[in-house]
Amino acid sequence: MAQGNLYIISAPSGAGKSSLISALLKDNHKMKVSVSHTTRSPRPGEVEGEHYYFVSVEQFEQLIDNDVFLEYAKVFGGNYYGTSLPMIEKSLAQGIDVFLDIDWQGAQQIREKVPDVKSIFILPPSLVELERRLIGRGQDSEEVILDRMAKAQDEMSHYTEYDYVVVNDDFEQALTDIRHILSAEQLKTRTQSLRYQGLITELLAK
Ligand SMILES: Nc1nc2c(ncn2[C@@H]2O[C@H](COP(=O)(O)OP(=O)(O)O)[C@@H](O)[C@H]2O)c(=O)[nH]1
Ligand SMILES: Nc1ncnc2c1ncn2[C@@H]1O[C@H](COP(=O)(O)OP(=O)(O)O)[C@@H](O)[C@H]1O
Repeated sequence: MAQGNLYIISAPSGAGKSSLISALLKDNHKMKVSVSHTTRSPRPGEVEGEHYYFVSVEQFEQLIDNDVFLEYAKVFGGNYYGTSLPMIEKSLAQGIDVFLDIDWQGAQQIREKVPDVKSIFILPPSLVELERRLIGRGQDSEEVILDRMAKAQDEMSHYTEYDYVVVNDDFEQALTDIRHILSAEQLKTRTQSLRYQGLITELLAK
C-alpha cells in the first residue's frame, strides 16, 4: 500500500492555520491532523485528545526521556509543544496523509529526520489583519496577544525554509491553493510509482 505523505503547516499565531486545516479535513481526502502534547493550559472549548493532549511539565519531560517525540520545542510563554511519533507512523503506514501544525523549530527538527516531509508556510495579508484576527478570535488576553504579535515576525522570518507559501487573505483562495499543493504532491513520480506499481510493471513488461 502507498505510504501517506507527511505535511508540516506553520504560520504565526492567528494567520488561520487551524481554520484552514479544519476545512481541509472536510474534503474527501484520507488525512489526519496530528494531536500534539502541550504544557499550556486549555482554552475554553478545547477538548483533551482532540485539540491537544494537555500535560504537566513533569509529564512532558518524562515523555522526552522516553523518546516519545519526533520533535518538541518551547513555543509560547515557555510552554512545551511536541509531536509524538507512534500515531504518525501508524497513519502514514495506512496510506493516510498526516498534517503537523507546528512551529519553525519543530519543522527544522523534522526535516533532519524525515527528508521527504512537505512543508507549507501560511502568511497573513498584513500585521494589522493578523492582530485583528487574534483579537477577533477572542481566546487570548491582551498580554498574550502582544506576546503572539511579538513572536509573529520571528516565525515569519523562517518562511524561506518551507516548500510552499500561501497567503491567507481570502480564505477560499488560500484553501484552494493548499488543495492544489496536495494534488501536485500526490502526482509526484515517487508517490505515483508506489500507487501504480502493478500498472507500471504491466506497462513495462517485455
Ligand atoms: N514544535 C511544535 N510546535 C507546535 C506543536 N503544536 C503546536 N505548535 C505550535 O505552537 C504554536 C502555538 O500554538 P497554540 O498555543 O495552540 O496557539 P495557536 O497559534 O493559536 O495555534 C503554533 O505556532 C503551533 O503551530 C508541536 O507539537 N510542536
Ligand atoms: N482568510 C481569513 N479571513 C478572515 N478571518 C480569518 C481568515 N482565516 C482565519 N480567520 C479567522 O482568524 C482567526 C484566527 O484563525 P485560526 O485558524 O485560529 O489561526 P491559527 O490557527 O493560525 O492561530 C479565527 O477567528 C479565524 O476564524
